[in-house]
Amino acid sequence: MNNYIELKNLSQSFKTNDEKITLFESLNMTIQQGRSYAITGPSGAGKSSLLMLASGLEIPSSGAVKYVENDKRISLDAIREQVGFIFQQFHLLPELTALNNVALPLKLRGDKQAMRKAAHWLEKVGLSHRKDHKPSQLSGGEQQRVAIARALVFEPKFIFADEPTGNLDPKSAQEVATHLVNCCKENNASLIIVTHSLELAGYAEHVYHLANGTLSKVSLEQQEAVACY
Ligand SMILES: Nc1ncnc2c1ncn2[C@@H]1O[C@H](COP(=O)(O)OP(=O)(O)OP(=O)(O)O)[C@@H](O)[C@H]1O
Repeated sequence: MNNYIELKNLSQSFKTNDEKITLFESLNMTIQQGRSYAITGPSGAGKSSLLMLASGLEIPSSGAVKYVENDKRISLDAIREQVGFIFQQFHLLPELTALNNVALPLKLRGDKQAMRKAAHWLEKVGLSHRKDHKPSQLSGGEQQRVAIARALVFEPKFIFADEPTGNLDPKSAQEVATHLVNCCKENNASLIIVTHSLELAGYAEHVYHLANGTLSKVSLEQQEAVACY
């Protein structure tokens, strides 16, 4: 099994009324299923934009995003089934319980096992005892753990997480990071995290820094010295 996303010679720029903003040019990166990646870098460097391109939610100005399954190239439509997202804002539906929030993506696909699978994933993120609670009755960290369960419930091959701990206190951030990394690993899903937090980035096997249009690989030692803000 060899599944990966390859970003090849990727460039992204935007034209506004009076200027052209170039985020990066000729950027290359390969995301292997089952591996974890963090992308750090200063605000405005283009980290979220890179995530949008890799996940197929946006189209690059030039270059290619290749999705490969068992060494064969697959379409953007096919990869959409294999991708899950986690955002800084948890985006849970306020009127639904934790269990129904997690079950919803499966119910929408007509999965008869939706409730059983949702309960299983809530257990994985340590929230079985909160399954009947609505988001307003949960802490920020608990809400994000529900969002992790919801992203993983249909067992995607790639999870994209944009500042998943950005709204959380240090203790909740640590719990969320641990659940996120462990759940992805157990499920052999790739995890791609965009973050300003060097601590969160430290959970990933591969750390990259995006600044001034250039994406560079960062060693663990170098991470200490990288200024993210
Ligand atoms: N559709 C668009 N049109 C014009 N400019 C855009 C568009 N999308 C993003 N940008 C600009 O690209 C730049 C990079 O945005 P992006 O959100 O990718 O940065 P980031 O590194 O994730 O920043 P942060 O860490 O603050 O979230 C910003 O200046 C943003 O305004």
